[in-house]
Amino acid sequence: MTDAHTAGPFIAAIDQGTTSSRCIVFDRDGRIVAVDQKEHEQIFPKPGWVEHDANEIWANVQEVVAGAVAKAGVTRDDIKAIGITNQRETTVLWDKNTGEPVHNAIVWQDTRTDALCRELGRNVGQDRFRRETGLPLASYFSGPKARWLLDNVEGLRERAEAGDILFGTMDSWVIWNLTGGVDGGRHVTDVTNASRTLLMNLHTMRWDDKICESIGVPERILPEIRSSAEVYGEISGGRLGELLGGIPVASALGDQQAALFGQCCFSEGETKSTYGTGTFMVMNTGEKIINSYAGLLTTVGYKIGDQPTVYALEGSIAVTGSLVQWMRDQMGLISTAAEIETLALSVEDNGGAYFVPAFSGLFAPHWRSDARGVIAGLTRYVTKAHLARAVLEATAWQTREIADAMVKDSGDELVTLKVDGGMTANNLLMQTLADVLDAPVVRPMVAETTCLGAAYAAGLAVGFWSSTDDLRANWRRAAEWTPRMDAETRAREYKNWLKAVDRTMGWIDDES
Ligand SMILES: Nc1ncnc2c1ncn2[C@@H]1O[C@H](COP(=O)(O)OP(=O)(O)O)[C@@H](O)[C@H]1O
Ligand SMILES: O=P(O)(O)OC[C@H](O)CO
Repeated sequence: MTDAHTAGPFIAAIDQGTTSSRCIVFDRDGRIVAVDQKEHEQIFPKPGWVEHDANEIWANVQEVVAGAVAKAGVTRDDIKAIGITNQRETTVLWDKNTGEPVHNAIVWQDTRTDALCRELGRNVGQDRFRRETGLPLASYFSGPKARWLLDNVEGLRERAEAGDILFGTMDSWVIWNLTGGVDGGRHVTDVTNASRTLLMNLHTMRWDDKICESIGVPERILPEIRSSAEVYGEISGGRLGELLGGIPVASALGDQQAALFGQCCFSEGETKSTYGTGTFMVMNTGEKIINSYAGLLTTVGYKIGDQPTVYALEGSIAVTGSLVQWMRDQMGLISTAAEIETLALSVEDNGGAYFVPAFSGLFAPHWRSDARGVIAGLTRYVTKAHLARAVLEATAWQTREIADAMVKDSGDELVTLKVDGGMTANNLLMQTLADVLDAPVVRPMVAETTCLGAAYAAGLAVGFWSSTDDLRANWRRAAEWTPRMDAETRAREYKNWLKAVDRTMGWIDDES
């Protein structure tokens, strides 16, 4: 509900995430006025495959937008724009005449295109992809997922070549539907989402025709690439058209880039890390495209209207919060995620155990799909409490490996790390993070930085905020952790961690 502190007008933002969709209404100070959220089904048809029903997602998006607006008690005239942020890389193809998806969306965690990526690597070479797109050839990204659909859904390639099929990451799917769907929906994406497809050339910010051809994705199915903050169209048609028709749809950013924006990392070198199911550390590198030699991704940070593109380096970790979920759901060692902290605090240290959660291989900085999880250093002494410590330390050490890679690639020392996401509720983890990074870790008042970033970009596009200086004034520190670990302990523990990482490699061979 609105109160005396939250007089309108407002900006709304949709976060279409991996496990849920939510909508938040923000006021001019970047404060949350109302939230609505709904989970969607995770579909696992085979080991390593992960799918979402794009129709269910669109239905949930409509429901949470209507829900947040109702909770805020506002009308269409109070909302000046709506922005979108989304789980990245997840790929959907749909028929533009009917609006029906041709298959479930293939989710970013899905590994079905591993063999295809290896084949492309042999035929085309890894270097070309890295050089032109900033990304390693991996099943994580959208291009190979689209190719898989075109090869495996009967008759789809012919329909695509006839011009009946549209490709999208979830931003495109949501925007097309929001702006009218089959009745003139806008088929667009923004530069940050496009930079995760393996199909966009990072230097020209356009689809790279040679790369599209090598991956086997016809350019005519791809959306128009636009900036992250501009009016793409207006809400029209359907249930939301009746309720909110005419509101400008004015931003799109991949969720990690939106968090960078919501954390006000507007200057070169500023870095944020988001601790959720996985963890994603992103550093603003300004107008420089930094080629990574240390295993990071080069990606687009954001582009505001016709201002210059801001690039970023990213370290992606596939398994962090999901390891805590695994301890709870598969192992039954805790009954809530928060309990991991209580259990870990019941002992002084990890008892010599190191847990490397390479459940779906290792992402940054290793990019090894042949790695699998390992608990190293086990003796009879180790208890479940030591394992709880090892679980939390796994997140901290994976972050440290990425921070080291960022220093190598950018030449900038990590001065402070801004954090957000569900795991930042864990004080022991945040202290461990400051200890292993040997740098302060800070958390802002508004932890919903992803939605906030999308709201900020939409607000800038329609003149609700005039510049990023206005936004910086909204950033307020809620908590800070400073390093306490001595250098000798840090060095010994890091060495042990790296030995454990080494033992995960090469578990999957070609026969398996
Ligand atoms: N107190 C806690 N300690 C450790 N992990 C936690 C804690 N609370 C939540 N988590 C983990 O954080 C994740 C949820 O964070 P969230 O930011 O909502 O993730 P996402 O946006 O990826 O769905 C879950 O994986 C959960 O296990
Ligand atoms: O939806 P999240 O928060 O799990 O984020 C997923 C990332 O965008 C994947 O690249």
